[in-house]
Amino acid sequence: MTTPLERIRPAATAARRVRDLAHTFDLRATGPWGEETVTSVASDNRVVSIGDLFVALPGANAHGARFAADAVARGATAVLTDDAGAALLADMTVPVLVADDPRAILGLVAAWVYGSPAEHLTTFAVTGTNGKTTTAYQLDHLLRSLGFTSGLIGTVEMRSGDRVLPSRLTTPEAADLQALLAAMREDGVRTLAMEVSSHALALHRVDGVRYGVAGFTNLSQDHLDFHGDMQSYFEAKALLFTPEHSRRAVVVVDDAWGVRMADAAQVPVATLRTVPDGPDADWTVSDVAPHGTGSAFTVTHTDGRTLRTSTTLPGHFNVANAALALVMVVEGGAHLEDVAEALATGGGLAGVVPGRMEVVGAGSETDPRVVVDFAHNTEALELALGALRATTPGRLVVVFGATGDRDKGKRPAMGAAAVAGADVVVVTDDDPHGEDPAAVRAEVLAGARAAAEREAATRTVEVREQAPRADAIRQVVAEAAAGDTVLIAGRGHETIQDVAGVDVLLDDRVEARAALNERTA
Ligand SMILES: CC(=O)N[C@H]1[C@@H](OP(=O)(O)OP(=O)(O)OC[C@H]2O[C@@H](n3ccc(=O)[nH]c3=O)[C@H](O)[C@@H]2O)O[C@H](CO)[C@@H](O)[C@@H]1O[C@H](C)C(=O)N[C@@H](C)C(=O)N[C@H](CCC(=O)O)C(=O)O
Ligand SMILES: Nc1ncnc2c1ncn2[C@@H]1O[C@H](COP(=O)(O)OP(=O)(O)OP(=O)(O)O)[C@@H](O)[C@H]1O
Repeated sequence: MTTPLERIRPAATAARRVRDLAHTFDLRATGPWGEETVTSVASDNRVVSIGDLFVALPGANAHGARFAADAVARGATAVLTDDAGAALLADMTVPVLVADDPRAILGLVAAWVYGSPAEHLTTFAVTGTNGKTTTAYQLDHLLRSLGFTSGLIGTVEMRSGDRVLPSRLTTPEAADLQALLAAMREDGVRTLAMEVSSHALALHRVDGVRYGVAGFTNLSQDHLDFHGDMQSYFEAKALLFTPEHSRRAVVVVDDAWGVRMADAAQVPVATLRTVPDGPDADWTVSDVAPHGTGSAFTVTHTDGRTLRTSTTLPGHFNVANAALALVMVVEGGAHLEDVAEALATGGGLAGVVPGRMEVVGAGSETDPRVVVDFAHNTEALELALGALRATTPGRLVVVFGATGDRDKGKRPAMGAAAVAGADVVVVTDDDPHGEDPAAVRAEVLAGARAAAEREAATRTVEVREQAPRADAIRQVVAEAAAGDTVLIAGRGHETIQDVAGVDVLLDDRVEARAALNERTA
């Protein structure tokens, strides 16, 4: 999805001398040299304002130095780049500072310019393949229930006080992140719940932030186009659990990667087990029972502290997300009694998470239940279907696709997972990006059809292909019966589909609601 390049920045910051910046970070300097100052930092010319340090980074598509002249025209008062960038800059009217690897110091530089804003907040970071957004929203909900003005940064949105913007990345680029943290300080925000992606850790986006508590959800195959293999993916995530990035950690040890993460962590760790069988842990979840649309559960520490509460979100994985949020807040210093009181008043962990197991139609005597979820990898799809199967008396129908230009290895596996979990599998498009959508569908379908054939002796699963996505959603919802559940998976809260560089307006929830209204009509 493409979202406008906008950012939340502080209204006022102190001026920092370029000379001091060069000295602090041991930067080489060229160009005019006087008493110039910077008040803020940007790494994209399109968001530069007066007084910015423009950091021109080398990239896969372009060198940021190509945009330095425009940045200066917009008011940048200094440029920081590498040797290759400096070679592209001629006749600059502002100081040009040079570092060997400007991306590696950008977070620290931006934190320096803004006066280390993260140090003025109580910060919670969540990483893992699945569950980051949900856990961050549960953290946000809990922190607000405790009376804090809480900021939020993640895949869906960025929020500082009353200022809210849709997100372009899960974790913003370093300069944008530090500007946002400085804005939070200005807006009187006290606590922060934030998602940290493996890309962000590998690309130094969160350098300069040391989180109070870092949480780990789980690890499964995803993003191998970027990381190469699971070990490198794991190592990128593990960077969050080093003293540079966190003070303490809460690690879910339900899977083997969690156990490894708890071992690898270089900060004090509290472990959390949310499944009945598994390794010993400091905190365990027990007595999970259906409760409204979600589950009630008990969290207990080995020292005897215990709390029973509930989440409104369906599926066991949402018990894990809610328990992780709760334990992170307690490990961050909140008293369990205060948390219990806040949860009792607020009806448990009742935070709505846009596009995550979001019930668009609850189902009725005439209509199917329709749920929109962000599951876009094999494990998430399995779990989402598993969670809905338990409460579906009729057929379970899934509509989904795989993303173009991303981790191709997961496509057949996602097809197979859909067949294992559903009765009707409709393969459609996700974000094709630059790839031929039909070719992406074919890879998912190959996995789905092979799995359906393997299962043919014991059960019949209908597998079909339909595109574009809006048509697939409309038809599936029109065809489904009362008692059925339709899961529309993969795009969650997203509202723009990237088809060959063209932004197509598409919101699964809007399409599903329209299809339900058409049934009624
Ligand atoms: C691998 C990766 O993350 N790349 C990011 C990186 O790209 P890049 O270094 O190749 O940059 P580039 O496009 O060549 O541009 C070079 C420099 O020139 C600047 N520029 C570029 C064009 C222009 O007109 N003006 C300008 O100033 C850019 O801001 C950049 O600093 O810097 C760009 C500018 O910020 C990002 O848009 C781009 O994210 C790409 C689009 C992306 O898709 N990233 C995804 C994979 C990502 O980071 N995902 C994770 C979440 C994953 C998950 O868990 O689901 C995330 O945290 O969002
Ligand atoms: N703890 C969990 N374990 C496994 N699957 C989960 C978990 N939590 C959520 N999911 C599934 O993964 C999907 C994505 O959830 P969520 O957006 O919270 O994760 P995320 O880590 O932020 O994902 P992404 O990095 O892709 O933005 C959900 O829609 C749900 O299907």
